[in-house]
Amino acid sequence: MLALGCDHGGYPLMKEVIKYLEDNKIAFKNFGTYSEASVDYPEYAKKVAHAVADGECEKGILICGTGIGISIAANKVKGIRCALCGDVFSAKATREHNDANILAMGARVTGPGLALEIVKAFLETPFSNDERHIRRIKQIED
Ligand SMILES: O=C(CO)[C@H](O)[C@H](O)[C@H](O)COP(=O)(O)O
Repeated sequence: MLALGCDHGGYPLMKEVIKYLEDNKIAFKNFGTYSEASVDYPEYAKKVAHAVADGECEKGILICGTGIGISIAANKVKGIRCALCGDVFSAKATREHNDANILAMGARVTGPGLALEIVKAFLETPFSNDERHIRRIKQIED
């Protein structure tokens, strides 16, 4: 199960992501927001980060205007490795190297075509399980 969250700035892109997930029969739980009315992104980062950290959801996707504020907020939650990605290479690398459990994107930065390629790479790339990456992730946790 995938946890979704966005603010008003991320909402237009989140609609595209939801359509992609539905078309590909990928299960998700949407924590909002549900319109372009102005809201505060930390609230949605917190909901999604806790859903992932507590094991309710396996991974998450967070979207705000730039992806910056919402990723900063998500990374305050213990156990969360939220990666802001604006390209496919980074999305793949953060799964392989960092075992990132939340993808953040910026709807005012990344267009929908590229964003959906980033989502696909993030969801389909497994963690490498390489010893050096496990060691570094452990160092982050410590
Ligand atoms: O946190 C952000 C900046 O890193 C996000 O882009 C927000 O979506 C943005 O700050 C919202 O801005 P607005 O002027 O309130 O629409």
